[in-house]
Amino acid sequence: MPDTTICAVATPPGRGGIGVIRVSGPTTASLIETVVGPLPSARRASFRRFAGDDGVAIDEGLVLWFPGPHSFTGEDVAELHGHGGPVVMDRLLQRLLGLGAELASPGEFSQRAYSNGRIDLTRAEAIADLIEAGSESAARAAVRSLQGEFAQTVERLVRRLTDLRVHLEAGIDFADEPLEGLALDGVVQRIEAIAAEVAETRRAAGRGQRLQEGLTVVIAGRPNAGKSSLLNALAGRDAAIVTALAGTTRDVLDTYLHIDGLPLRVLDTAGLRQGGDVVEQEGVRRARQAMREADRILLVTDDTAPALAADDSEITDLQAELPASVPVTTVVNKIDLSGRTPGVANDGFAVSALTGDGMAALREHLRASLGEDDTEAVFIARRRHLQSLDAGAAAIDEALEAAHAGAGEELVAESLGEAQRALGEITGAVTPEDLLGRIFSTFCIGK
Ligand SMILES: Nc1nc2c(c(=O)[nH]1)N(C=O)[C@@H](CNc1ccc(C(=O)N[C@@H](CCC(=O)O)C(=O)O)cc1)CN2
Ligand SMILES: Nc1nc2c(ncn2[C@@H]2O[C@H](COP(=O)(O)OP(=O)(O)OP(=O)(O)O)[C@@H](O)[C@H]2O)c(=O)[nH]1
Ligand SMILES: [Mg+2]
Repeated sequence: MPDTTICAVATPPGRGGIGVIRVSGPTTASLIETVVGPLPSARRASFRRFAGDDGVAIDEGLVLWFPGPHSFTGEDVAELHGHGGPVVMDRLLQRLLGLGAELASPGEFSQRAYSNGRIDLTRAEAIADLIEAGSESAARAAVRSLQGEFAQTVERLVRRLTDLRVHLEAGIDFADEPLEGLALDGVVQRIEAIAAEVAETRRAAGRGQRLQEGLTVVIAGRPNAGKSSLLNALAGRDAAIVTALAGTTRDVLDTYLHIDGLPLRVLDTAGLRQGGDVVEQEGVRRARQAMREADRILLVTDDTAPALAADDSEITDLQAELPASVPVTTVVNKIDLSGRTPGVANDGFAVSALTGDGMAALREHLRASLGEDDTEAVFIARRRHLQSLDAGAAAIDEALEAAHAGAGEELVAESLGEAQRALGEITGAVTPEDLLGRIFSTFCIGK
């Protein structure tokens, strides 16, 4: 346990009704007594004078005292709730520093909570993610992780892997005493079930990570369909160059915008066609690349364009261009010219990027399809979680291959152990003693 006492202003900088200073560490009690007088009762708000070193009040306010281990960090913690002005907060902080406290580094309270076993890594990260959340969906997902849903899912997977290893390693260590139920096909089924759950967790975590970082929408379609005009209509400003010439956009243009608080990264791309000069062909290659990495594609068609001859070598087959794994919303554009009614139609969303007709319905559709659907199953997640889940899945695949190939239990168990370590990194929990303990508790060694 660290022997320093840390302090920091916990409320944002600037002026506010109330400003909170947090203190944590072994000398908290004596610091607080010096500033506010006799220790207040635990976990109850008390109104006190906050005295400076000259005995003159710096402020008056509420003090909270949380004796360890029943505190956020597990250490002795106190909070001073004063008036939220920068000068008052700074004077209170200086007072505590003068009494020997140290300025907390970023995340140090949460880090101490983690090292004292108060929260696991996913919860510590969820605190930061909740504070950073840029949309209601991201905030909802972060709270679910904060309440331990992600950690519990991962812990359940680690437990199942451990059980299976116990089963297999018992076969190794006690080889002269053959056990029932070690038939490898039973093992294969159990590995397959775990693999399916890892894949499901990976999907939920992947969605959560995209919610946090902002989803990517790619605007694609034929040249001149009005893709750049659609981007400008969504962004509400002239982000992209629009001209009457087909082949205007060549680079991929990256724009960040919000739809009802949902953060989106919208990419405008070059019109898909064969031919054109080298620059345009490179643009088309980049457009295809962007489409593969999208969370959703907005496929823009021109409602005034005549049906295209299928054998026109300039024209690529749009449907065949679409990556199968990415959902597509078709946007029928230029309805101010074709005279079609704006809004939802059989073949997509009918809009005019020029007049804005139908855009409200399209925005609502984007918000609904990217934000609020299946959020029940979403955990806020970070790249490192996804990497661990991928590493876990790869090791489980290896175990499965080894089991299928009739390899020894040892090899299968080794891959499962690797998967367990990879997943254990997510919560920061796995220790080899854990596994040993379980082996010895399920099998009597003297038998
Ligand atoms: N004023 C204040 N508000 C806050 C926090 C804080 O530290 N201070 N939090 C900081 O992130 C969050 C709440 N999280 C917290 C989690 C645990 C404990 C805590 O003291 N737990 C003890 C005692 C529980 C009890 O009183 O029964 C425990 O679990 O043993 C406090 C805050 C959000 N709001
Ligand atoms: N009347 C009308 N014209 C539109 C609409 N949307 C786009 N246009 C026009 O269509 C032409 C092409 O628009 P862009 O937005 O540059 O089309 P694009 O799909 O980005 O074209 P490329 O970048 O060349 O692939 C421009 O002259 C626009 O003013 C619309 O809704 N109605
Ligand atoms: Mg364009």
